[in-house]
Amino acid sequence: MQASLSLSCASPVISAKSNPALGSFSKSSALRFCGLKREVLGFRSVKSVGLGRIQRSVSRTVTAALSGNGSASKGFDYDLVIIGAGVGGHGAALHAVEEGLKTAIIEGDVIGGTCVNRGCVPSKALLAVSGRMRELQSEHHLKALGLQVSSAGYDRQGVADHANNLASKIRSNLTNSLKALGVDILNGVGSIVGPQKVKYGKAGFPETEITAKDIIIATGSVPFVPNGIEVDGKTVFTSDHALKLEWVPDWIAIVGSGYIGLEFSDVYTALGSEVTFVEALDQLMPGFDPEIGKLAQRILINPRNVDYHTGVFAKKITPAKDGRPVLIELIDAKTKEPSDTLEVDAALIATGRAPFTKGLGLENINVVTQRGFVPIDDHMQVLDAGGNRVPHLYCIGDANGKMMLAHAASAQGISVVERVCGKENVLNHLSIPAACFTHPEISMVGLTEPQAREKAEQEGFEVSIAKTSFKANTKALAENEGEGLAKLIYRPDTGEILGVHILGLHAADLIHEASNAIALGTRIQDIKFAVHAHPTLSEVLDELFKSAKVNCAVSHSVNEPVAA
Ligand SMILES: Cc1cc2nc3c(=O)[nH]c(=O)nc-3n(C[C@H](O)[C@H](O)[C@H](O)COP(=O)(O)OP(=O)(O)OC[C@H]3O[C@@H](n4cnc5c(N)ncnc54)[C@H](O)[C@@H]3O)c2cc1C
Ligand SMILES: NC(=O)c1ccc[n+]([C@@H]2O[C@H](COP(=O)([O-])OP(=O)(O)OC[C@H]3O[C@@H](n4cnc5c(N)ncnc54)[C@H](O)[C@@H]3O)[C@@H](O)[C@H]2O)c1
Repeated sequence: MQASLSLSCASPVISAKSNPALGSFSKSSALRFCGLKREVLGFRSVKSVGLGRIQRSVSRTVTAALSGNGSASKGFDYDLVIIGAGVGGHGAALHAVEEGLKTAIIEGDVIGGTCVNRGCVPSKALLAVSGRMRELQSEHHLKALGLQVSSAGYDRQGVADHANNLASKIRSNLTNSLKALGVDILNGVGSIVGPQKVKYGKAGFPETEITAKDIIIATGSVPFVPNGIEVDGKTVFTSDHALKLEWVPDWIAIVGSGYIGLEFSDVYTALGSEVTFVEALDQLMPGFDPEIGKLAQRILINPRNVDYHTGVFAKKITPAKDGRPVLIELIDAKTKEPSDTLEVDAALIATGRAPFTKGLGLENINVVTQRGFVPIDDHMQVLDAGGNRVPHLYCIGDANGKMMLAHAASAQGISVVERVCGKENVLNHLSIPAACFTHPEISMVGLTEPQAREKAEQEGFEVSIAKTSFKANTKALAENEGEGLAKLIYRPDTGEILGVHILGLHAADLIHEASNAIALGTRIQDIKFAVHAHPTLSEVLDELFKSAKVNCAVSHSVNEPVAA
């Protein structure tokens, strides 16, 4: 029990082990003490918080024995009510209880939302399989390592079960962590009745009205399907269906080459499908840094069983029926003239996500959504139709559309709770990393090169670029995975890191050295003196920072002795 407290405090100074006095603290005061000490010790307020919270939730159930859902502020049922128990709502709820707020979370479906049930978690289980399949199928790769494997195969239902079981396990971890902390889980669909007032209930049952000092909307998103596309869930489907892996089509068209399209292309090609991308913009992976996108095309697209049509819209898609294949009618994205017709076995629609904000009662507080997204300010506080802040109302995660990533939703939730508790906190979204879990992976933080150059022109500064290759890295070569690149975009006059983009083995893990540096304001002239273990992939970033040419004086606090 005590060990868990020291884990959540993350400071040796105040670990329960080294401070037996903590044993006599009340549950919530011990956790408040934890928060207080963080500030006393000079930790910055939370700028980016990882989704490790989900993984840590099991240990938190132990920690929870020390905590409790406090009593509400006078005149309210709760200090905080969160609508939606996805990863955003979950992250906010855990932090709120840590801060001593009496907290309730309303969920209309199952705990965990998109990420746990229909997103990050099951997709990463499928990608874990595709990575291994890819490796076992690559004769060239195995031979280079001196390995002999007769043949690689898979059991589709076994792979599907792996994804489903993982989602169930993480869902139950999340649910247990909320219960153990004493968060009130209110089942039903929630909506806003008026200022600081929410109602919830299940269809056919009377609704319950509750009051809360502060309210967070965390209702997430659903797949966006453009007009003209008929989804039958069998031959034309979204990621919601694809994650169940009910079958593996011989030929599948993937409409949209963003995160979902790319990750599923990795899965399907490893399992033997032929993939055809349909992308509206002129190049594949238009959201990535263009140089990384080009390299990704060379590594992830060209050598695989993948072809593509760019600059075209899927205007009409008709599911397979009566022995006829799926029919995809393409039009030129600019001229809108018909350009081609595809006949395939299946189509995955991966054209983005739409906010899930209908029926939330926003009209009761004069809030008008923008394409369904809830308008917010820098503190995730909701703005009304006149652009004014709505007191005590916040929106986090996919529903505000600022950054549709699980860890961003969670970090926004924590940031809001900090504000609600009276602590100044602005989440630096440019420090939030993103990753695409293909093989090899792609990761990024901050600006792309064109974005950085545009900003530089507006603000009048120079931009420099540094690059390192995985080919020069011992660990990557030992793994026979030397294909990859890391790219640093920075200001040579100040050493500020503007963006880092990585394509290569374990890029999703490597990015955090850069994202933490941005979050903490660390400059290149400082981080380049940090020492990395040899031989590790992290030396790719070490080389990257060392190869940058910064023109300002060294201020390497990193090597200064730390006062005892
Ligand atoms: C296939 C796929 C893979 C992904 N992979 C990754 C990844 O690897 N990494 C990553 O960072 N992100 C990934 N994402 C994105 C990530 O899933 C989302 O950014 C994240 O789930 C958003 O969290 P949220 O809490 O805002 O919303 P959600 O997770 O969507 O949760 C919202 C919750 O609110 C509930 N709800 C909605 N309305 C109401 C209401 N009125 N009353 C009560 N409850 C309500 C819903 O039932 C749901 O449980 C992926 C998404 C998809 C689709
Ligand atoms: N690893 C991860 O972090 C991860 C994985 C999956 C999803 N996600 C999140 O889920 C969200 C949705 O992912 P996504 O891949 O669906 O969206 P996306 O926005 O990443 O990509 C959608 C793509 O579809 C194209 N498109 C849109 N309409 C089209 C049409 N009619 N015809 C052809 N092309 C069209 C767009 O140009 C774009 O390239 C993303 O915001 C992402 O942040 C994250």
